[in-house]
Amino acid sequence: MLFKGGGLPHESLALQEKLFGAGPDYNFMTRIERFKNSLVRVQHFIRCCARYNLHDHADKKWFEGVAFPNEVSVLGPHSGMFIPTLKEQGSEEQIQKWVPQAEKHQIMGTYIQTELGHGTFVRGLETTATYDPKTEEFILNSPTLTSIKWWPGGLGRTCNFGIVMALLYIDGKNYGMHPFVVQLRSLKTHEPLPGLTMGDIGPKFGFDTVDNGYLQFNHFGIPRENMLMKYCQVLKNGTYTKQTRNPKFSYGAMIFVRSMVVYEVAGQGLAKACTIAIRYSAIRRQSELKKSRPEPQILDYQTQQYKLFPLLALAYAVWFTGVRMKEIYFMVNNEIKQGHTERLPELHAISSGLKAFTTSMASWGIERCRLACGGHGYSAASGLPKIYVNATGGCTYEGENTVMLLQCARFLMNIYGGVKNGRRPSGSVNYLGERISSRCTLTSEFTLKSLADAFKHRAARMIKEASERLNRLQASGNDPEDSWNLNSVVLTKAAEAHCHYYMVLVFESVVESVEDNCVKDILRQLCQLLALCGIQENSGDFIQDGFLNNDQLELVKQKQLSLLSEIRPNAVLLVDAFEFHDVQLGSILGRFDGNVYENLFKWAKKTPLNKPEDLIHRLLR
Ligand SMILES: CC/C=C\C/C=C\C/C=C\C/C=C\CC/C=C/C(=O)SCCNC(=O)CCNC(=O)[C@H](O)C(C)(C)COP(=O)(O)OP(=O)(O)OC[C@H]1O[C@@H](n2cnc3c(N)ncnc32)[C@H](O)[C@@H]1OP(=O)(O)O
Ligand SMILES: Cc1cc2nc3c(=O)[nH]c(=O)nc-3n(C[C@H](O)[C@H](O)[C@H](O)COP(=O)(O)OP(=O)(O)OC[C@H]3O[C@@H](n4cnc5c(N)ncnc54)[C@H](O)[C@@H]3O)c2cc1C
Repeated sequence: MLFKGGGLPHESLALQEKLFGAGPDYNFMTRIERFKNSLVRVQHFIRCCARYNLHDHADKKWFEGVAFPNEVSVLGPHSGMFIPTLKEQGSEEQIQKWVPQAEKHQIMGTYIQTELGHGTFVRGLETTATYDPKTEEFILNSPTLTSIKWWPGGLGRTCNFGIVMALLYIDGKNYGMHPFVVQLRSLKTHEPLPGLTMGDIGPKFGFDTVDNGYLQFNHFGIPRENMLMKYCQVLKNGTYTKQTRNPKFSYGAMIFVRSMVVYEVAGQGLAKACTIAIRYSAIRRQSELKKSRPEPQILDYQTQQYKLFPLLALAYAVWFTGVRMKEIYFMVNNEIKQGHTERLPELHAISSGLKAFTTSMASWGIERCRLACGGHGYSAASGLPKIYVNATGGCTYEGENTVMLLQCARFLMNIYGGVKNGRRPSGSVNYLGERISSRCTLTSEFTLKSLADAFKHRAARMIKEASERLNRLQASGNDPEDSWNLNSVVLTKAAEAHCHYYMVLVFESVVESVEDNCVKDILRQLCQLLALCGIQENSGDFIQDGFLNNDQLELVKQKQLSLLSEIRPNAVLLVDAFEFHDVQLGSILGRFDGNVYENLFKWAKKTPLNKPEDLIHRLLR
C-alpha cells in the first residue's frame, strides 16, 4: 500500500494544496470552472498513476480520494462501469480490442442506460438496436422523446465511447435489453458523430464535476461486432444464440456498482462527516456547563454525544459491511465466471438491499453531523454540504433505494417460501431456516451475540409476517401484482430489517476477530451502541411480539446513555483512525491540526465577493 496514511508524492499534494488550499477553491468556482478543474485533475491523476506505477486498487482509490475530494470525476463511470462491463460482458476478442485502449485512457467511456422516460424499469427502456443482415450492422435509434438517453456520467462533453443498453430487434422480434459498445465522438475532433445529438443535462443537486448528459440516436449504425457477445451472440445472418439461461447477466454492471457503493459512498461519506463533526466538537467551546467555569468543549454535552457517537458507530459498521460486500461480490463474480451461477440471486439481493440501506442511513447521518456543527456546519468551509450532495446521489443512482429494497424483499419472499417447502437456505439468509425463538436472551451485559440474536429475531419475524400478509392478500382475492403492491411498505421494512441484522452480524464478527484487547473493547462499545440505538429507534419491531418488554427497553436506554460517556475519551482517536488526509476531508472544521478559526477567517477573506470591484461598489452606493 504505497499511499495509505498520506505517503502521497509531494508535488501531487502541492497540486492538491494549490487546487484546494492556496489556489482557486472549489467552493469559489462556477460549475463550468469546477468541471474544467476536475478535467485538469483527471489528467494529473492519470499522469501520476503512470509515473508512480500505481496499479494497486487500494492505492488508486486512496489517491482518487485526494485528487477528487468528495466528488466524482468522469473516471467514475469510465473505470467503474465502462471497463467492468467490457470485461464482464465482452467476448475475449472484444476485451482485447477495447479494454487496453480504455485502461490507457485512449478512449473514455460511460454506461448509457437511463432514458428521459425510464430509469428504474429497465424493461421499459425504449432505445432500439435493430440488426440489418445486409450491412451486418445494428441501427441504434431513439424512437420517442422519452427514449432519449439521459443522466449518464461524462456523456455531455467528455466521453467518446459508451456502453449503450438497448432493445435488440432481429427480423421484428424483440430479444430484450443488450449491451452495445458505441463510439460517440470523433477521436480527432471530439465532435459528436453524425446521427447523434448530445449535450449536458444542466445543473444538479451535486455532481458539479461531472457532465451528466443526454444522447439521442437518429438511425445510427454500428458494426455487428459491437454488441457485447460473451453470453449472447448475433451471427452475420442474424441468428441469435445465447449461452445463459439467466437473462439478467446483462444487468451485471449494476450489481458491481451497488456492491462498491456501500464502502465507497456510504462508508467513506459517513466516516468523513463523523471525522469533521467530532473533531470540530472537540475544538468548539460554547455556553456554560458549570457556573464560573470555562466554556466546555461541545463534545462534553450529552446531547452532542447522543447525536454523534451512534453515527460514529454506524460509520464503523457501514465501513466493515462495505468491505465484506466487496469480498462477497468478487467471490461470487469469480464463481459466475466459472459457470456457477447459483449465488447470483443472493448477490443481487444483498447488493441491492445493502446499497439502499447504507446510502439512506449515510445520507441521514451526514446531515445530522452537519446540524451538530452549528453555523459553521452550514458553511461550505465545513465540507459537509459537498459530502452530503455527493453521497445522497447514491440513494438514487444504481437503482432507486425503494426499488432496491423491493428487489431484496422479492428474494427474501422466495427463500421464505422455499423454507416452507423444505428447502434449506444458506449464506446471508441461513437464519430463515432456523425456528424463530421468542425467548429474548438480552441481559444487562448486552453481549454482542445476544444483540445480534435480537436483530435476527426481528428480521425473521418481519419476513415471516410479510410473507403471511402477502398470502392473505392473495387469498382474499387480490391478484399477485396487486397483493405485492398492497404489501410493499411491509416488504421494504422486512428488507431493511434483514440488512440491519446483516450489518450488526458483520460488526460482531469483526470485533470477535480483533486480538488486541484494548481495541476489541473499544470496538465492542461501538457495536453495542450501534445495536442499542437500532433497538431504541425501532423499538416497536422488538416489542410487537413481546420479544422485548418495557423493563428491557429501559435497560437498553440506560446502557445506551452510559456508553456515550464511555466512548467520549476515545472519540477523537476513533475518527483519526479513519486516516483521512486533510485534502481528502476538504474541511476547515475537520483539520487535523484543529486550527479552525484562523483558517476559517483566511478562507472567508479569499471569497470572490470580497474582491474590490467597481461594479459591486457602485451597486452598494
Ligand atoms: C461508477 C462507479 C464506480 C464504482 C463504484 C464506486 C463508487 C460509486 C461512486 C460514484 C458513482 C458514480 C456515478 C454513478 C453511476 C450511476 C450509474 C447508474 O445509475 S446506471 C443505471 C442504474 N439503473 C438501475 O439500477 C435500474 C434499476 N432497475 C433494475 O435494475 C431493474 O429494472 C429491476 C431489478 C428493478 C427490475 O428488473 P426486471 O427485469 O423488471 O426484473 P424483475 O423485477 O421482473 O425480476 C426478474 C428476476 O430477475 C432478477 N434480477 C433482477 N435484476 C437482477 C440482477 N441485476 N442480477 C440478477 N438477477 C436480477 C430478480 O431478482 C428476479 O428474480 P426471480 O424471478 O425473483 O428469481
Ligand atoms: C447522480 C446520478 C448519476 C447517474 N449516473 C447514471 C449513469 O452514469 N448512467 C445511467 O444510465 N444512469 C445514471 N443515473 C440515472 C439513475 O440510474 C436513475 O435516476 C435511477 O435509476 C432512477 O430512475 P429514474 O430517475 O427514472 O426514477 P424513476 O424510476 O422515475 O423513479 C422515481 C420514483 O418513483 C418511485 N418508483 C419507481 N419505480 C417504483 C417501483 N417499482 N416501486 C415503488 N416505487 C417506485 C420511487 O420513489 C422513485 O424514486 C444517474 C442518476 C443520478 C442521480
